[in-house]
Parts: sequence; C-alpha cells; structure tokens
Amino acid sequence: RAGKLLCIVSPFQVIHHIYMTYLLVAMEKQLEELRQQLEKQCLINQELQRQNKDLGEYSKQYMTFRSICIRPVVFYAGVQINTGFRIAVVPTFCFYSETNLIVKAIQKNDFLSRLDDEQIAMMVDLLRTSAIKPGEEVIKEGSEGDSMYIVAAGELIVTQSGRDLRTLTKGDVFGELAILYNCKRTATVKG
Ligand SMILES: Nc1ncnc2c1ncn2[C@@H]1O[C@@H]2COP(=O)(O)O[C@H]2[C@H]1O
Repeated sequence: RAGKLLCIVSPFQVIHHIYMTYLLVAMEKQLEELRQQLEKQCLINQELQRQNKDLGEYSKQYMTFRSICIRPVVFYAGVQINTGFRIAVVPTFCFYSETNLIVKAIQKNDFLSRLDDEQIAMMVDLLRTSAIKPGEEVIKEGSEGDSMYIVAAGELIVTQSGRDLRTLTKGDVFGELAILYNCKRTATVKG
C-alpha cells in the first residue's frame, strides 16, 4: 500500500521535451522580431504623417493668390504653379470661352506647348480670372515668382529697368521665365 512512485522518462519523452522547448524559444524569437518590425513601422508611419502635415502647410502657403483689386479694365488669368511639389490645387473660376483662350495660349507658347493634353487640362483647372487696374503691377522686376499668367483681355506693358519692352495682348503668356529658370522676375509687367 505504501510505496514509492518512480517517474520513468522514456527517451522519446526527453526528445519531445527538448523539441518543444526548442520550438518555444524559436517562437519567442519570431515574436520579438515581429514586435521590432511593428515598432519600426510605427516610427515610419509617424514620420510619414509628419511629412504629410508639412506638405499640407506648404501647399496652403502656395494656394494663396496675390490679392488683386477688382476693376474690370484689363483681365488676365493667373495660374499658380507650385515648383516645389508639382502643382497646387486652387479653385477655378474660368468660363468656357476663357478655357478656349487658355488652351490656345498654352498651345502657342514655346514653353507650354510641350505639355501634354492631360497637363494642359490640369493647368486650365488651376486658372482663375482676375482684374487689373491701369498702372497696377502684376509682376515686379527682381521679385520672387511662382505664378504664370495669360492675358484674357486688354493690354499689359512689359518694362525692364524703366524701359518699355513689349505690350502684351489677349492670349499672351507671361511670367513663365522665373518658373522655367528658377530665377527672379526678369521684368515688370503692369496694366
Ligand atoms: N523682352 C521681353 N518681351 C516680352 N516679354 C518679356 C520680355 N522679358 C520678360 N518678359 C516677360 O515678363 C515676365 C516677367 O516675369 P518672368 O521673368 O517670370 O517672365 C517674364 C516674361 O514672361
């Protein structure tokens, strides 16, 4: 009745035990690696979110147009081109006839005629119509510039160091040089 109990461990059980222990360690290692990967991904996500926020701020800054006084003497359509991050999205106020004019102006301009149809359509969407008073400066020589314009009606004068260079009329594109060559405005353009 009284007795001892001996636990007999067979070689199979020993091997099984060692195998299970090995599996457990391997799984723990895998889990640790997954945890590290997850932490890394979280950091990348945080960084991406931060960059997206910065990009948002940057485009907001570029989405603001120059303030323009409304007096329908000379009209021009102005497009804001964001040179840092492709093109900023701005509201469009173009009428059909203006769209036609813009497309024609783009097609006849050396620089813009290289754009494909999709890019032209994108630009048309970005244009908005504004009015300029006589004598009002649209572009000031020597200033920074990230906008390009198309004359929709009337006349504008291009001057350089006070000298008249050219009169711009309907369909003429101007303000492309500062964008194209990433330089300061080469001339003054005014109503
Ligand atoms: N000699 C010129 N004749 C006509 N337009 C000019 C002349 N020089 C400069 N411009 C335009 O005036 C704009 C002034 O700003 P940008 O330099 O960006 O681009 C310039 C051209 O579009």
